[in-house]
Amino acid sequence: MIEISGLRKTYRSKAGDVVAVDGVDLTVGEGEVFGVLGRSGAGKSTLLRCVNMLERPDAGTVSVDGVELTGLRRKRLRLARHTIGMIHQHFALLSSRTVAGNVAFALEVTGVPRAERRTRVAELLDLVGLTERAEAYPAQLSGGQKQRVGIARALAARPKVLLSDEATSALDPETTESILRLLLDLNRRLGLTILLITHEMTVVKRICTSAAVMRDGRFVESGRVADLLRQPGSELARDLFPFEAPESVPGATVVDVTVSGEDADTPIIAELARRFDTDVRILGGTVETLAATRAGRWRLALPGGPEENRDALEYLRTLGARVGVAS
Ligand SMILES: Nc1ncnc2c1ncn2[C@@H]1O[C@H](COP(=O)(O)OP(=O)(O)OP(=O)(O)O)[C@@H](O)[C@H]1O
Repeated sequence: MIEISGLRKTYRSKAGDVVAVDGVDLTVGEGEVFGVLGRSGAGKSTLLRCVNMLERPDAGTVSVDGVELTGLRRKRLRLARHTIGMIHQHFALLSSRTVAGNVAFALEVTGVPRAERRTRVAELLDLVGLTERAEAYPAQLSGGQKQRVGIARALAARPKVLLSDEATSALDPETTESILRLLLDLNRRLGLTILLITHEMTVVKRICTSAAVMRDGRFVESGRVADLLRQPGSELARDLFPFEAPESVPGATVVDVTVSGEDADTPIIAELARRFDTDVRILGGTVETLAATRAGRWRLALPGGPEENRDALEYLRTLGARVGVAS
């Protein structure tokens, strides 16, 4: 649904050039929820804004729903943008218009006739659970309700793709959860493809099927969340499952074990103790239900050195666990 290849964007200013996106390739399949994680300044917003050409890239190509956007002239681009909705961290609502008026505005600019607008606004408000607040003004709404208006407005032209620019960053955890639930519901009910940028791990855990970690304009990791979790040294695995645990134990081999999918339900630690008659100790760990999979990560201490534990470590690998010797 979204195909990005060799994308590059440099901002030029008197203070010097800033390479915000430095050669990004990205494929987001239809119906996928793809999250781009990264610290402030990593280039996430620029990347997202290049997808709907709010920023013109210097190099590379961007296709959405089979249409190559980089080469389009203004009029064709305006039409192509109807397949792409966008929501923002600070909602970007018109304060002088009611909730219904904000949603209607998106239909006005795309030339939808008045009578049709009214029905569509009602449909959209129902979709995001805001029917009761149709006549309220943005100042009378909570943050979560404002974001629901933003989502309804973004979906007005029935886009196939929704871009989300830190949509939950200004919300408290409970409201974040309800907005993420709504996005997941829209993804499933409408088959909406979602590309989101965030610095919040919760967002990735709750709704993303795939993710990328961005740093200095590049993707340093990218793929399906379940696969990334099994990648040795994955930053994403570490950040999704943070835990406090010693990195070494005298006289023991300390291993990090990550499992996902069906393997997450295998009683790995009990099996290990039984088969190898080892007094395995759990130093730390966590099990989580992610959007597309269940996954667990543990740090274990096996008595003896790595050589003595070779068979046990091999056994863990055959169980589908990603095994890394912590130190
Ligand atoms: N309009 C601009 N002019 C000049 N430099 C810019 C402009 N927009 C962004 N930058 C720079 O480009 C780099 C990437 O910024 P970008 O906003 O894309 O990152 P980000 O990961 O989205 O960060 P944040 O979460 O803080 O928005 C930063 O160094 C930023 O200062």
